[in-house]
Amino acid sequence: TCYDNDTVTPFLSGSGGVSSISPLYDWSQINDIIHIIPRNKITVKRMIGKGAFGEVYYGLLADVARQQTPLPVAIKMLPSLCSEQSKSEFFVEAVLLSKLRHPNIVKFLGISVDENSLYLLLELMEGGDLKSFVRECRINGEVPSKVSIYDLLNLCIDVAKGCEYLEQNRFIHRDIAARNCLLSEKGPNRVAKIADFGMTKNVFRTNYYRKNGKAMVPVKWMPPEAFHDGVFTTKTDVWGFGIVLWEVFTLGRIPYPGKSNNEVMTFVAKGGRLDKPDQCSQETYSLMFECWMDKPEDRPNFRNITEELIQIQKSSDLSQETIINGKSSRDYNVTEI
Ligand SMILES: C[C@@H](Oc1cc(-c2cccc(S(C)(=O)=O)c2)cnc1N)c1cc(F)ccc1N1NC=CN1
Repeated sequence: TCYDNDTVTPFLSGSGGVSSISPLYDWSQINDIIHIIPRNKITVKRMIGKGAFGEVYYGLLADVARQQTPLPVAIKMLPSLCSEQSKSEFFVEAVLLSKLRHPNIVKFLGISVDENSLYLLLELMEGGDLKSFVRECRINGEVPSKVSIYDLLNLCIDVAKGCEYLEQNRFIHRDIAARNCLLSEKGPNRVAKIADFGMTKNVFRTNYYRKNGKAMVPVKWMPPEAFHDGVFTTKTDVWGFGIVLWEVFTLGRIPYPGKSNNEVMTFVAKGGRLDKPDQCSQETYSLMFECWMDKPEDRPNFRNITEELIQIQKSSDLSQETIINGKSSRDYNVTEI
């Protein structure tokens, strides 16, 4: 993640990998930048999930703003036996997150450090991740789709606004994908937010993309100039956002079905692109297609994208329901959308 100069500034080495100068702070200043939370205020409840970087738990944070009821939180845990690099990345992520304040960016609450583990506390997004949510919306027999086209566009507008904020503040996320977006709730008042910057940076810095590697790397969300030359700009995130649009309108399909990462690189480099999802309008498809223009400068910026999505949403009235495999949720004679 590239960010402004007063934080650590990674630079791209020739190989396309990123080697960054080690943070020049003496970490004792960290308290001014990041809220340090006493460990005894935190109650860990249950594991939410595991990632390459560590584990994530659901927990409770006591005494927030003199509230009686504790605040539900998500806790990213780093075991202390991890490498110095992981520790440094943990703090770099915390410094970065502490600078971001936007309704469509997951709130960072602070860190908690003790002799055997590092905690990074985030607001708990009870709707889980966006990819799982849209997959759950598929009409699978008895359970009809519970979202309308209008709702899907709302989710995309939320993510676009979060990306617009990053663009304005010269942050590059580098891993905009439906799996990295979260929902405040599953209900109709759901708000989508961008999250998990650390994973991007952590994984990216450990040579995120390995051309001949075996590890699963999300080539499918990257533009040619990123997977070929390791060049990342805000237009990298625009490409990734186009893929998020496709993921949302296919209700969570994996991009380029059946193609390996290497096949996708060849296919995309030759101008191949994803097809229009069945239930997405021509104008929504034109927008995602523009996000995949070969030349980064030909792609729209996030301000254009947000405005365009809001225009499209105005014309898609509430009645338009999600149609999967030619069946409308109306076929199940339900009125809910
Ligand atoms: C770090 C973690 O953050 C969170 C996850 C969930 C969350 C994610 C999934 C399910 C549930 S839930 C509804 O079962 O509480 C809550 C809720 N709030 C978070 N702040 C996260 C951020 C992302 F952007 C994407 C995935 C995850 N993780 N990490 C481990 C699992 N997901």
